[in-house]
Amino acid sequence: MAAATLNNRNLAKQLAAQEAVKLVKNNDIVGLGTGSTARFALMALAERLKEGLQIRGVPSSLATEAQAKALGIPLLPLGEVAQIDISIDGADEFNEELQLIKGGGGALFREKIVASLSKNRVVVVDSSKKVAQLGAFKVPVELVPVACRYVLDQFEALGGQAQLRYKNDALFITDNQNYIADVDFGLIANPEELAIQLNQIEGVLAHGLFIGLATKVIMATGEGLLVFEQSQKGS
Ligand SMILES: O=C(CO)[C@H](O)[C@H](O)COP(=O)(O)O
Repeated sequence: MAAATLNNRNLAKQLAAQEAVKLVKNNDIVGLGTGSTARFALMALAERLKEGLQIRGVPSSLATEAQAKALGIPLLPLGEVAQIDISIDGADEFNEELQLIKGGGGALFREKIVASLSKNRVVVVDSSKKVAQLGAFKVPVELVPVACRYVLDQFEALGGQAQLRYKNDALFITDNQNYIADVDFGLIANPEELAIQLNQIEGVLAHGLFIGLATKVIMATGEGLLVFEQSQKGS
């Protein structure tokens, strides 16, 4: 994509992604995130491959797999990888504890596996994603269809208002053949506690609260880059 055609927000996403890709080293196994910001990282990685960098990527969705293949990025299947050196992914919200909400693109389960396998988990965002408290963005939850009614009732019991996600007038189906519910819990006072509660619901495959799954957030603003790291307020 030519820089001249990018709006400010996309430029910020691209800047953050390019900065993250500088952290990739030769022979790394790289977790490839999903979404528009992660896609800029794929493009920056493809540029580095042309310069001689050797890596293998692990895609976090079928969409990312297709994009990476089109860019000539060598891939390993997620299910066969024991460890990932560095992953680069976007987020829908993050706070200063580097807790995230992810899953706007519906790839949260595989993104969580990629992040869990990764030694370095780098999140790339524009400044619209930074919040004081998580929860303005509804929490995406991937659920197994046969458990749908039960799971939606459990969200309600936890104080959440859930809506099943639709795309083009049909229920959104994930890469794993499941549904996504977008659950409004209001501003979330205790994300760790809610994450545990959601994990305990039978029929939930994964939820979009990513706790302890980011080591660094690279955020591009109009003024430049801000880097947030674990136990650090920003630099
Ligand atoms: O979690 C995700 C997909 O499931 C994305 O990382 C998240 O939605 C951010 O997307 P974008 O970079 O397009 O704003």
